[in-house]
Amino acid sequence: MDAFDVLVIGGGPAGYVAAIRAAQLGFKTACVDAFERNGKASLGGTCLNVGCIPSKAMLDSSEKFEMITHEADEHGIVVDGARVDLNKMLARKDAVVDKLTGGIQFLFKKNKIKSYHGYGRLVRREGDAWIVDAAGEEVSAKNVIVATGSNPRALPLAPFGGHIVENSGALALTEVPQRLGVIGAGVIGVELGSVWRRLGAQVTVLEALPGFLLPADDAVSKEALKHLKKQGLDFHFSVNVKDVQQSDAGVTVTYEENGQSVTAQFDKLIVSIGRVPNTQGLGAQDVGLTLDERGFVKIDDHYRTNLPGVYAIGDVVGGAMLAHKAEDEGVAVAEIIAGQAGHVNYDAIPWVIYTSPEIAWVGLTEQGAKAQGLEVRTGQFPFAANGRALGHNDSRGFVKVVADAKSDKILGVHMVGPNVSELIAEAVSVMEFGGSAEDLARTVHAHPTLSEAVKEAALAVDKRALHA
Ligand SMILES: NC(=O)c1ccc[n+]([C@@H]2O[C@H](COP(=O)([O-])OP(=O)(O)OC[C@H]3O[C@@H](n4cnc5c(N)ncnc54)[C@H](O)[C@@H]3O)[C@@H](O)[C@H]2O)c1
Repeated sequence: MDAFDVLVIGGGPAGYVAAIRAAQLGFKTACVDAFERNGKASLGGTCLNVGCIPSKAMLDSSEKFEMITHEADEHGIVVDGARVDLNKMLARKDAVVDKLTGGIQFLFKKNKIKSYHGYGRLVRREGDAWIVDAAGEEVSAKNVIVATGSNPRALPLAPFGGHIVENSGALALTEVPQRLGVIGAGVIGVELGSVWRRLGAQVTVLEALPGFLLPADDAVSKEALKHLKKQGLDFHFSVNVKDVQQSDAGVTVTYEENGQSVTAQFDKLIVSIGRVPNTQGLGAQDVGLTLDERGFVKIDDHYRTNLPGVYAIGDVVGGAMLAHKAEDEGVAVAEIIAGQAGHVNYDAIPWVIYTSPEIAWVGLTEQGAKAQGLEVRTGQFPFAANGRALGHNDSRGFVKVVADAKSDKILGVHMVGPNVSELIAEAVSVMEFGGSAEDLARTVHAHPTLSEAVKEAALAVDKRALHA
């Protein structure tokens, strides 16, 4: 029987990173992963195969099309007859995925990590090790890291299949639907809704809650919603979906809105109402692994489950379902197993939504800070006053800094605008070091860059923005 120091179950961002870090720390490491793409093993989990990476590839392609058809003219570029070759666009997306998933295979080889393709199931404890069924083969491991991720949550009224799709189906539609319905105005709903809207679909988004992107700062969600609506996304809030019927032609959704019953016809329907933890095939019940009432693996603040030598990280333990949070937990847990002080700073985890304009934030919103009884000062700077944004022909949105009124420590930074997915990294670093708005304001930022808006928003906390 093969014996390992560390066996990771799940090869997504949590699991593959944990395996690499464990191997770097000198552990004999293996990873068992069941994901299949086109009938073949494919490491990287949801993120690389059917999530973050392919969706960004499609967001980029569709945004280029939008730029060529709607904006090129303003730059003085004349383009006639631009059209979408969807097969080619999808093939490029698939090639990006192939490259990255293959890259993990290469990293596993380089780090001498043994890879098993299939389910990993905890079988029994023998001495100081676990016996795990790794894709049908029993192996032993002193430490097991459960990193089995999450699955899309289905709406009981509208099970996935046919014209009703989740993230992976929505990234592989073979033609642009004329009418696309989206249930859930969360991250997936607005990102994938944006892709198909840009490619020509009429997109209707049905959301149960009364407002848009409630976890974001109010100013950001308001600004983002304004732009998304302007692009033609048709949002309906406080909606109660009552019935979903599928036929060969498409999907009929009946919902209640403002006390009225409305029936809408769609060619395709994306259901993006959150994700549920995936503990399928893990043998959790047989070995007595404790799950919480929502099915997440229960852990302490060192990622330890109730079973000795069994740890859990990533989407399967709950919290923010973000690949970068999962990756950092992967590093931390491997270091903890090695007796080091592995740690994740949950107060400085960035959120990014890849719409146009992009949305990004880190830390507390102004409303959240006030609800905690904190006294805050805020500074906001519009991209409309940023030279580089004007040069880009995209000056939508702003940067907003929330700082503690007494200490000036940055509590949160909130952005909507061009390239804010990249700009947020600076704010995360400053917060990681416990920096103040003054620190950010006194940092020299290259001119002309979008990043100057971050500096100006920090200056605005003290009412000394220079260019607004
Ligand atoms: N850019 C990114 O970081 C990124 C991209 C994609 C997905 N993700 C993550 O994947 C996870 C899943 O994404 P998601 O968009 O499915 O979930 P989400 O939690 O972001 O949004 C789900 C939305 O569906 C709504 N909803 C729930 N039930 C509903 C119902 N019956 N009718 C109408 N609306 C309903 C919720 O109120 C919520 O607004 C999230 O945790 C997200 O953070 C992140």
